[in-house]
Amino acid sequence: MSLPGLTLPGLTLTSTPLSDPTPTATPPRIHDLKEGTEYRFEVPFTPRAQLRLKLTAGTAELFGTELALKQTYSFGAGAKGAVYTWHGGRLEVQGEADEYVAEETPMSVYANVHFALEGMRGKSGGDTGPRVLVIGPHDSGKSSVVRILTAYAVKAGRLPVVVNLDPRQGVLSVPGSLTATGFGGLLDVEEGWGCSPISGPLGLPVKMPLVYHYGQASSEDNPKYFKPLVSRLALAVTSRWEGEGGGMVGDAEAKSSGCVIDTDGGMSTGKGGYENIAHIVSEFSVNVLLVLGSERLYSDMTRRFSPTPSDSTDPVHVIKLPKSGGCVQRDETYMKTLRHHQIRAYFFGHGNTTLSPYTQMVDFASLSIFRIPASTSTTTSSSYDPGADDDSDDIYALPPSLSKNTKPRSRILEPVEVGLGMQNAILAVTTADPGESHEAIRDASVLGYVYVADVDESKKKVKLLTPETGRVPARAIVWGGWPEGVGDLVG
Ligand SMILES: Nc1ncnc2c1ncn2[C@@H]1O[C@H](COP(=O)(O)OP(=O)(O)OP(=O)(O)O)[C@@H](O)[C@H]1O
Repeated sequence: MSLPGLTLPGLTLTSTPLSDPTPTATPPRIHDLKEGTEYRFEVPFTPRAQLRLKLTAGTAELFGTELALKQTYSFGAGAKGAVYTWHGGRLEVQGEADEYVAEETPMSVYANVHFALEGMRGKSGGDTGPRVLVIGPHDSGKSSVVRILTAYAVKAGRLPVVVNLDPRQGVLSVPGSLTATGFGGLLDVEEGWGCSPISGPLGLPVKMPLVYHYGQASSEDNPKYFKPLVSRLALAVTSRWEGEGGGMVGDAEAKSSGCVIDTDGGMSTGKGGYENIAHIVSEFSVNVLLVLGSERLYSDMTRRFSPTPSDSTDPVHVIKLPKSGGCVQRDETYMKTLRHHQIRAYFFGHGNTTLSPYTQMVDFASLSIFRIPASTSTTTSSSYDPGADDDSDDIYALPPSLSKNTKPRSRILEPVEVGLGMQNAILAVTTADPGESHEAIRDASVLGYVYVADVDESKKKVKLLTPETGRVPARAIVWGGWPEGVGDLVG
């Protein structure tokens, strides 16, 4: 199955092997892993830090994806993960890392969940497979469980869709985006979700994510913007499953494989978050709710979704899962560095693949930029008047063409001109025409992202970094304001 998504044409992708920075003089450390144990590692965030792993005997997997025997895998600065073995294996390890072998892991529970989901898929025979929502506090292992369940489903020959509703971490896209991606091939051991067209040619099949731009750190920050995007993603996924718009090969298989939905930790911590959970359950017709790392959340969810006698035949199964002892708390400094890494990788590639982004000077007037306000929750559509906007900020002046004739119908978005406040920002180039309604612009998928490298207010020009040569399409461009201060990508 494939989904529409990042369709930047004619990408200039080149592959240049990087030199190997790991000192090979030090002999490798050998870990003989007993069956049912896992080797956990954290690579420090020091320049050029790299950990190299090689399975020399037995079998092992990283978050559900099997390691090939005698192949060396490299993990860069900041990488955290675990190599689990069902039957025992020998690992050769080189490079600096905080590491240990754990004997207690919840992998057998996660595997049982996979088998239960397979049972539901087996039964579906033309019907929709399980729609699985994974919730839990920050760093409770949600993304890891999503990755494990996806890897196992792919290994079983399924075509699951992974929906990422955690804006803190992009899946095949930059942070701040929400995505849906059909998986049919192996996941990348080193990079996790593999590569999208903008991430360069690797040995693995390219994935085409459907991308929407949210531009906030948490689903809680702007629920009125978040919820419609969830609805758009749900509609896109289900209509593809139904073969609408062309009946693609593999859609029936994708439909019976179902989807796995990842969420941000903020959603699991309170009332507003619970409303978002209820919205996702309703839009995706979720029938399996996996709760990680919180008794309170599990209890609240069981109460909220416990089936009543009048319920339909497809109730929500709420299942509590143990959090892995390997889950690592990641502080804001780490997350910021991770975001920077993901955004750099979007433009410049990662690992052994380098991309060729392009910088160009563009007139302010040629860009139609719309800013997502921090929250749309307090303003009604009828009360919005850009001229009398209490929240308006001087650096976001309206472009003359928009201030005279076009009166936005609501405060879903605010038309803005480029200003110094946009320096180092990530902007989403959408598929929408700038003249369309704000609802249509919000609901439009993303063609690709550009980075604001420099703003020259005196000349009214902006220097943009784009993943591709050619003019920036004359489309509505959305700025969410987050991730903030991405740092200098081109200096
Ligand atoms: N078994 C494990 N061994 C080592 N590291 C692990 C293990 N499980 C998870 N981690 C690491 O712990 C961190 C947190 O895990 P993960 O991203 O899955 O949590 P999350 O609940 O999705 O977090 P968030 O809500 O912040 O997105 C990640 O860096 C992940 O690689």
